[in-house]
Amino acid sequence: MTSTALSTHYRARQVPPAAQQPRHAQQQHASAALSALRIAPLRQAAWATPAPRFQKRQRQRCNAAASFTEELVEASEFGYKGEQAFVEQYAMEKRKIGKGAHSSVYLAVDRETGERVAVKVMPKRFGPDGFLESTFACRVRNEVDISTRLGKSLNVCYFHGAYETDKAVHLVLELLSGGQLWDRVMKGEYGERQAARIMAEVLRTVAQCHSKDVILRDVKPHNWVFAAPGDDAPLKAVDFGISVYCPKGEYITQRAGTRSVMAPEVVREHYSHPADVWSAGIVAYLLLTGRLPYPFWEKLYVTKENVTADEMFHQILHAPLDFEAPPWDTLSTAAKEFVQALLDRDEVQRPTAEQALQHRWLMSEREDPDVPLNDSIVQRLQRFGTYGRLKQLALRTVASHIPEDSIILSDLRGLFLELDPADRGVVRFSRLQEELEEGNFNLSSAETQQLLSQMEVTPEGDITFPEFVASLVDWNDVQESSEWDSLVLAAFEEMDVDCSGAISTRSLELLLCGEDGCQAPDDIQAPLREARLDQDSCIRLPEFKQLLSARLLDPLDMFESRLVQSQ
Ligand SMILES: Nc1ncnc2c1ncn2[C@@H]1O[C@H](COP(=O)(O)OP(=O)(O)OP(=O)(O)O)[C@@H](O)[C@H]1O
Repeated sequence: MTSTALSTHYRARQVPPAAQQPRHAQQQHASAALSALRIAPLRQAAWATPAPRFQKRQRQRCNAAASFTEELVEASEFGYKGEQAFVEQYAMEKRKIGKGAHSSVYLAVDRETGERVAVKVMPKRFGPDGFLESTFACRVRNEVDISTRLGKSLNVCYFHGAYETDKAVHLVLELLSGGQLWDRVMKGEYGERQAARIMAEVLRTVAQCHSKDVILRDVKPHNWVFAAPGDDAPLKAVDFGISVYCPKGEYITQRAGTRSVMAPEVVREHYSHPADVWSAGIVAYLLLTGRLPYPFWEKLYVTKENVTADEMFHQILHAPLDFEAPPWDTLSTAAKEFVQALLDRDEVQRPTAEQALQHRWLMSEREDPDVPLNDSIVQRLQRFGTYGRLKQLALRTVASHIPEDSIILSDLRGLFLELDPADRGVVRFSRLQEELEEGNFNLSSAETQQLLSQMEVTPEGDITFPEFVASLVDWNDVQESSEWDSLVLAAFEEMDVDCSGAISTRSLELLLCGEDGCQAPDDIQAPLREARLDQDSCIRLPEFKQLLSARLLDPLDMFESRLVQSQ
């Protein structure tokens, strides 16, 4: 292992030996069970998005879920980059590597870098009026918006970009070659320790989504795919088609998702973030036992009787959950406690995803919250990545106004100097890349590129100190400092390029895309949507302040550190 500047304060995580659990016979039935219980795609899509005439009512309950669709009323395009841009960048291969209800997934190669990627092709669906069907439009837009933001986390499939032709939308994704979590569950490979690792990764994704007020609504083993075939390969979330934006305190009132993992409050059609935690509890139950916790499991797959949707819903609401039958007698008390906590029918008592991550069963899988700066660089880059483009831009501008000798930056200045021993005032991009690839982090080169791609690099290939600060500093510390208000004002004035007293759309275009302007309309619309800002108007100081003051400090242990274990 190369010893590098970032490894100076390396502290190893101790992982106890894996506890092996017996394979359970009922696992064989599980795949069929989940597929059979899945809501028919058309119905699911209809549930996922309100029909236009209901939009107003739904909007009062959960604003943005409806507003995505409204923007696309009477549209036949999403405003993504066009076919030519796609063909110039990627060479599609004929081989289909996946198929879903709404898409086919193909292999492609990035012509510039040679990197292999997955391209999810979703044929456009039009209504009789010739415009995009609203459920389809909402699904695609949700998936693109959420993937753009959360794809910067190592727990989520990286999203390279969206393109469209007249007939289809092409989503370019990180190629995940290890197969669905579901396939491995079926092989019965999961002992308790492995199940705990998987659950920590699933819950991290859920916590990251909830921190952005996104409810996943489809937490199930089919939606997590391994990056590579090995046992320890990272697990990444895919498919955000029915995820929905819902600020805390608001509720969704339409059922959506897959019945077998559906929370009781989803059945009752009044739910919010805790519903995903219940579904994560069902995933944990499946990983540990190979079956679902309801009696309808037996009826459907042992005695092979018909089970109606109403019966399933009744059991989800009322049936005692089985924590007695084997293999529960051989599982640890901590595992049982963990799953029982997640499967609490009272969603107020149920832990949040963030709290569940602190459970003792996941202790050895948890990242140390007090990791030294050097070791937390991968977590910090992910956290900055999930802030969204507009907020990143604003934070970069704020960072450029923090005095270099500010006490808040003392740790970062030390790290910067380690990477810039000649004291040139900049760090070479390649030096940082080397630190991530050859240091104490377990990252593929594609992941390193993904993490670093969000950093702005000078034409000379350098990273300046303000850029370094923007992506790595604890923004909460800056926000709590006495300089915060003046820093925000200075950044606002700098971003008001045309001195109009507000950040106009033209200023934003210049800042986001440069003099040549944006390549596609969505390049500017998406950051505005991300920040929940009006598409047409400019950003005034109070909105700018609000954008910056919204939650800045997700705990670092919500992100994987990827520190390699001690030898
Ligand atoms: N990035 C990827 N790399 C490799 N395979 C992928 C990738 N994304 C998706 N797949 C494969 O393609 C399948 C379909 O993808 P996905 O679930 O995203 O499509 P979908 O049409 O939204 O599905 P559905 O609506 O049925 O859930 C997945 O089950 C997976 O096997």
